[in-house]
Amino acid sequence: MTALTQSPAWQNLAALAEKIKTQHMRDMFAADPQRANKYTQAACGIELDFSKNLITDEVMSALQSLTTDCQVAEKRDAMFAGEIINQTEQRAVLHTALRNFSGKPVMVDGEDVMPEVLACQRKIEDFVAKVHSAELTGYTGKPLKEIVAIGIGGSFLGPKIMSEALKPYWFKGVKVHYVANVDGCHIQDVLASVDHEETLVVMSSKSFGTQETLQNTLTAKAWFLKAGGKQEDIAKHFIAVSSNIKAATEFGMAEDNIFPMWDWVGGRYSLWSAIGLPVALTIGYDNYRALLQGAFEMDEHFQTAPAEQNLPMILATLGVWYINFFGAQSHVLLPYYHYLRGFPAYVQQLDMESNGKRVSGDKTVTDYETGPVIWGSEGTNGQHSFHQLIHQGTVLIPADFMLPLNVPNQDDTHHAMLASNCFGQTQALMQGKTFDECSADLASKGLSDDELESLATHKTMPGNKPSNTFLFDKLDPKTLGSLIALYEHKVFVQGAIWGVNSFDQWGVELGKELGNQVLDKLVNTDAELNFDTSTNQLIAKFRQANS
Ligand SMILES: O=P(O)(O)OC[C@H]1O[C@](O)(CO)[C@@H](O)[C@@H]1O
Repeated sequence: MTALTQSPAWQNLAALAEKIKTQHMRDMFAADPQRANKYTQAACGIELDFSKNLITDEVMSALQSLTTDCQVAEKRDAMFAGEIINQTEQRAVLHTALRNFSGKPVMVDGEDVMPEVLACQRKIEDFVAKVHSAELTGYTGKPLKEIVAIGIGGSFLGPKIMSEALKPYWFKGVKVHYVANVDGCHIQDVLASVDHEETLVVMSSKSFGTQETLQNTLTAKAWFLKAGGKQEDIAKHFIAVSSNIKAATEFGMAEDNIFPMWDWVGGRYSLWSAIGLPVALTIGYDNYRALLQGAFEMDEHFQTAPAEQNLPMILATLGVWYINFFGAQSHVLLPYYHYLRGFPAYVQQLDMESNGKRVSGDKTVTDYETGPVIWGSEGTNGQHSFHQLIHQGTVLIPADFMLPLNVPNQDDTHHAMLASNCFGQTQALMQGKTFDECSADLASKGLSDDELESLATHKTMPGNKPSNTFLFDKLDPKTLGSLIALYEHKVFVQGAIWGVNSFDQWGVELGKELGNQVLDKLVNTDAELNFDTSTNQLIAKFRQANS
């Protein structure tokens, strides 16, 4: 056994889990009229009702003891202080510096990084103002109305969902198109829909070495030149966000049009850096700043709120509760807000790339589960498909429901229906429907005893399924910033409890390496095939189809 699973806090939680498995949330609500109030906490415009969880005060306090034993607060402070917490890559982890409005320095290797961060923010502000006012134009003098943002992973998912979620705040006259996949269909579709004279390509790649992003940018460049642009016009239409300035200038970007990134910002945490430039172009700099401000406020909350009120700590420990003591293997995110539909895909990378790990500390292989599968989609669509399994299937899937109470320009009837579905789902998951309730329903419809028993068995729903409900007054830029930072910190706390390095991604790197070796064999069709027989066979079939 590892030190974690042997620890008194862990053992205590294991015993509490066995005890609580014999109880039902319905009874917990009936026994305590204050339950909803007691298990609701709010911060930064986000209210979290976590009362529909399999918890008691004893459980919550045991979960807090686990965070104390795992030194979560100390690890958090080390992150904010710029210590090298990403041990396998020997890097500090300081996306929080990118939204640091405290006026205090943030030191990395003895140097304050804030002057550089603020200079980059001023550069973004200036650039956005110039594009929006048409002071910067394309090579024929037309305003730059179409932004084609090329990036993948963290250089794509975060900015994309920020732009999507903030549709009510879009700057009129500019449209952003995000492209990630190396599948040529996507970039071709986007390029076919825009006028090259009005297009600004923002190439976002921290490394400037990611295959998909490089290839899509090359395709866009070829398209631009074919459409009439000249090599010397490239600088007006192509800019980059990268920490690899040398590679970006070699590609043809003007040095002035390269926005910096730093080693101490991980890809999936980079949306707060200039990787967010397409977002600033979509919503304007003031709204973009409000996003950063919202994240900063969540950082402050995470660092200062007591554990029992600390939203990231609460969310993270509830996750650990179900993963490690109830065998939950996935967690579903259900935004009841169309513009937030991309949020599950964003959290998927954040959580699964961060905590999809199996080694704790130096080199101990864990004997406990770590990061869950994250999935989900917008409500109410999922209700007519996968919710069935959450209600009556045999696996436990904790759920996060989220709903803005006000939506700009929303039809009241639609919004009330949306909210009623959201609340009704959490209620149904919690209370279920007993065999007796189902029987009574069926008896009132005149079914015989035999028919009734069989059908009532099928219709019985155990309930006792955990969910969190997030409410926001409205999903404005500041609240969105806080929401994203909340999930970042949740992932951090879970990683700290499990003792994994949440900031590397060696599995992803292996995929890139092997993909490149295979590409070599696809392109050099005479090259000997020396992989396993299955891979060799697949490559041979591709070669044959494309010969
Ligand atoms: O910004 P880059 O260097 O192109 O990397 C893109 C993405 O690739 C990854 O390294 C993994 O594929 C992510 O962490 C990152 O967000």
